[in-house]
Amino acid sequence: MRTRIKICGLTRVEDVQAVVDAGADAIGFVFYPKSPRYVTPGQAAELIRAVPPFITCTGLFVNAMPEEVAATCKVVPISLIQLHGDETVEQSAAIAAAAGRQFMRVFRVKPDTQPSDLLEYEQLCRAASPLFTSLLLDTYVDAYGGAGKGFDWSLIPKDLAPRVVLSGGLSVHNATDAVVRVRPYAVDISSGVEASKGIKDARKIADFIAAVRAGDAMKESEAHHDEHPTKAAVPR
Ligand SMILES: O=C(O)c1ccccc1NCC(=O)[C@H](O)[C@H](O)COP(=O)(O)O
Repeated sequence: MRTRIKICGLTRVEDVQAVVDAGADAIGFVFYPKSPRYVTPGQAAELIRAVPPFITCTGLFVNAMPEEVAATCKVVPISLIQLHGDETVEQSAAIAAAAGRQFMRVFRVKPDTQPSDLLEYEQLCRAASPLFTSLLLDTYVDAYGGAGKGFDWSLIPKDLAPRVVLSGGLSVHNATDAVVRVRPYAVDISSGVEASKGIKDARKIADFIAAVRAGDAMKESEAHHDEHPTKAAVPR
């Protein structure tokens, strides 16, 4: 299964074009005013005009009121919302219902997070709303996200990994390893493909996507080997 790729924090049409040209599956617009990647709903609506079909446009919110998210979704044709703040599971469900959109719920991983915490949280989200799609696992930082900081991937349960979006401090340097070791449904990145905050770098985007694809190729090769192990040499 090909690892899906989301590039987050786009602010310029040339960066949208670079992400589309590089073959990403999703793009993210940050509607959190304190972020250096913040765009207004009007700006995002203009940027989305450069997005062809079959690419998921995601709107990212931090502790926004349901009516604010709903109003943004009326102006910007985003198909998925990402709730990245301190919203409770119930508040997340209410926001998604008000917006009439599916949502990714972010779990911000702390040093003392346990594997069971992730499994239990996913179950809570799934029980709370039919609009829940997946957890996005990011590193707990004061700025809520977009900090370029990673977390310990070994705490991600193997049976959860195929349903999560892995985020937090990814780059061309660790993308292949992340895909092969964690085997997430998708990866998400912001800082690691930037020239500066909010300004993406087309070469870094292309190199990151190539590194993810290299990880996919290694997974395929391992799966093939497992299906067709080389016959052990029979001693003569
Ligand atoms: O990108 C931001 O500025 C941001 C601000 C506040 C909350 C979330 C934010 N980004 C959310 C994302 O989905 C980022 O891609 C994710 O946090 C990973 O960022 P990075 O570690 O820089 O790749």
